[in-house]
Amino acid sequence: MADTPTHTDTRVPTVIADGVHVIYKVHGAGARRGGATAALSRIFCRRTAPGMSEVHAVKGVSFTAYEGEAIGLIGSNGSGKSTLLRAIAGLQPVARGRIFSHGQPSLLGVNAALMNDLTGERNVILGGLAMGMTRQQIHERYDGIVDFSGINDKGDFISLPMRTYSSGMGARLRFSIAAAKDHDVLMIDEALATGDAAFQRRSQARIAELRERAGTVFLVSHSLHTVRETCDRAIWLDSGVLRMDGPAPEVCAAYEDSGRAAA
Ligand SMILES: Nc1ncnc2c1ncn2[C@@H]1O[C@H](COP(=O)(O)OP(=O)(O)OP(=O)(O)O)[C@@H](O)[C@H]1O
Repeated sequence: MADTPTHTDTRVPTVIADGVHVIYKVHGAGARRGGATAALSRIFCRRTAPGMSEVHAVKGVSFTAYEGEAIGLIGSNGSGKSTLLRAIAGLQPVARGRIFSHGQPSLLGVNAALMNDLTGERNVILGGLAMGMTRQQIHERYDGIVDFSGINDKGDFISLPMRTYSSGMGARLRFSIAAAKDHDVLMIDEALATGDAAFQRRSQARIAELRERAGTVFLVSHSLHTVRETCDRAIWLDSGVLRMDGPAPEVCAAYEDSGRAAA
């Protein structure tokens, strides 16, 4: 008798990672390059050049993310969280495996490319344009972005160059610019940890809104509290390997029990 499917998964996938490996090649200082024969032999034997080392940052990670999910990426320093996000965003080539994504995933890193010498105001316009918003849309959402960031709560900071901001203020402005647009896949790297309690509440509400509009949110955070509050699912990376993937409370608890989580 033919198998009859008893359960149909109606969820829509937004990101599929299939056995993803990311390897950084690091050129050591003072490396000798050797002759052409040595270089050819390295290419054919797939050996790395002398003075060059490799960091295998992500090792065979597979998962499927669905519409409406908020997924926390947790793991100790150097476990590959940011690298995985960069690979999903297409900013980091994968050595092996494949990544499929719905639309263009937007990565909101703490180091997102805003210009430190420009005022917050100019950066709102720059960041908005970089995300594909029109000038008209930016103009309409400008006040909302500034209010959301809370940058002007203690004076007219939005008219000052971003280099005068604290790192928390910069991160808040970056998040506010990114959050002004609806994303199919929004990836946030540690940005929320820098805000105060009121900002974190606003951010969590905005993430919930994005999820309701069928977006998928990835959140890298060392704060298990933030992951539990914001995410329904968590992925734990350990030395580049996917150690656990499941409901956020269970994965966070297992990570804590392992003794690897920061106190
Ligand atoms: N540009 C790079 N060149 C070489 N190695 C890198 C580079 N960026 C990261 N790595 C290495 O890749 C590994 C994973 O780093 P990654 O930044 O992805 O980890 P992480 O989990 O995000 O860490 P953290 O929690 O400290 O931000 C680490 O061993 C790191 O040293």
